[in-house]
Amino acid sequence: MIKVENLSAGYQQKEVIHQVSFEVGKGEIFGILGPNGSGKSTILKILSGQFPSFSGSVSIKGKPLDDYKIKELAQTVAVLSQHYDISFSYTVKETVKLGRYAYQKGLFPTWTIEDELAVQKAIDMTGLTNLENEKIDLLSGGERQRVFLARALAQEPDILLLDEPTNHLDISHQMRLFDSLYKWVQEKQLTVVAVFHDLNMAGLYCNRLLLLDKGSVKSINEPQNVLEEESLSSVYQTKIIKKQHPVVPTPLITLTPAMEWNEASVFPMLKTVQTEEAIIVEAEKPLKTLSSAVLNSGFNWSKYFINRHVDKHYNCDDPEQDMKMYLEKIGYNSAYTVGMMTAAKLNDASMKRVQTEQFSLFVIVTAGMSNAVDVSKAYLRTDLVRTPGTINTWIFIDGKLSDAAFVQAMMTATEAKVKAVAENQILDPETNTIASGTSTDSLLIAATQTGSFIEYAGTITQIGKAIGQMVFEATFEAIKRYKERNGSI
Ligand SMILES: Nc1ncnc2c1ncn2[C@@H]1O[C@H](COP(=O)(O)OP(=O)(O)OP(=O)(O)O)[C@@H](O)[C@H]1O
Repeated sequence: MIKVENLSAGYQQKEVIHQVSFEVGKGEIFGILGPNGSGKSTILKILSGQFPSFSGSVSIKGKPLDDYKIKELAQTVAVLSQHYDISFSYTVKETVKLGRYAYQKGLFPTWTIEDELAVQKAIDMTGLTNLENEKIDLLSGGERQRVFLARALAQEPDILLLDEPTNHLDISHQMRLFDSLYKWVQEKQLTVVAVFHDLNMAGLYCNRLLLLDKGSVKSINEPQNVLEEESLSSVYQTKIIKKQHPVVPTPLITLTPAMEWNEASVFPMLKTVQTEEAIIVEAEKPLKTLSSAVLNSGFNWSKYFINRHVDKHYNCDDPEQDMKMYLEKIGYNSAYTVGMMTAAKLNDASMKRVQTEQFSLFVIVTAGMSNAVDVSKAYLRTDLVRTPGTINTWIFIDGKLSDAAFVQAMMTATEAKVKAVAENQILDPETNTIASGTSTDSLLIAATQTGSFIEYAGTITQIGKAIGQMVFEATFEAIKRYKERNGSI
């Protein structure tokens, strides 16, 4: 649809675009990224025919851009800029109708049924039906930007060029604008070339991205390839960290402030309070957590850790909400709290500490074994309702863990737990075989993210050995106490 070859361009003899080449296919959303002054808008101005190049070529639908007549180009390419001056008080519909200019013929243009249908369709798709008779100078910035999008779409172009179209919009209007556009692209095979400052919006909506560095192509590829930590950090001259979006398969780009983070070792940072109702650990500063807790599971930053004792008959439709209400009652900020529940007696908890030159480790385990399960035979169970019993394991680490180390720490801890259950000769009451845990076990890894970098936490790494030993000993001890209390020893 668009072919750009060896394009160079600039202002007053100063070249700002150097030998740029790319192609955009029909129905593609193509994003252009780059820091301020890298030449994004200049490329868009060239594509829309508003600005000449020094050398190279641009062709649209196989025809050189220079061969297009003004009206023909207006029927093919529409432009949506960041903002428009509004000097007349047009209504929404009147403004959208201006998009049909390229289709008007002769001195006394007529309004055809095609024109009307194109305008109505653009108004519908951009969600402006209720506003079509409003004056546009009375609309909010976001609504107005949708009107200009509708005007561009009413033009029924093959190609839409967008120069930071969501610049002044709040997040909901940004999403709505791109959602409407996305629908249009799907339905009409529209081709979109858009300039973005927001790398995440670009990642969410574009099929491919072009990253510009001082007027030259740094990379052209799919978002997962272009939104790379190293090239973005070098082009934008700032520390950029790439994660993955939690819901859709696109990258998520995050920034890190230059300030130094906390430095303390894990022990002085933690205050532990134990009552019959809850074990609470308070950290001075948020710790990075990975857990299967009732509240704030997955990765999180948390300052408070609560293992709440509930009655063995506890039954609640929404334990997460119930946990939030409980935290509010006892005065903890639920956004910063990892919350677990157990019917086990908290007095039976086992706590272990270890300190090495590289890291310090603090482990707490509570264990109730009334619902022990042999994972390898669980498929044989009929799963009768039982009293809740669970093993909750918390591991606090003073160290800077990679994501892989978080996951490996969970694996290492789980293996140690299974071994402790087995060595205690705990039986799955249904299959009568040695159990591996209970059906509702929960695990937390919490790290200060300061001090030594810990890349791996598998079973024979330094940290893995410590986790294995501490979790085994703590789980063994907690189960032993449970057995003593229940008279099985
Ligand atoms: N009218 C002009 N006259 C002279 N130089 C210009 C003109 N417009 C842009 N430039 C220069 O061309 C270079 C590229 O500008 P351009 O606007 O294309 O960058 P951009 O990537 O869109 O920047 P931004 O992110 O700030 O919008 C910059 O160095 C800019 O100063």
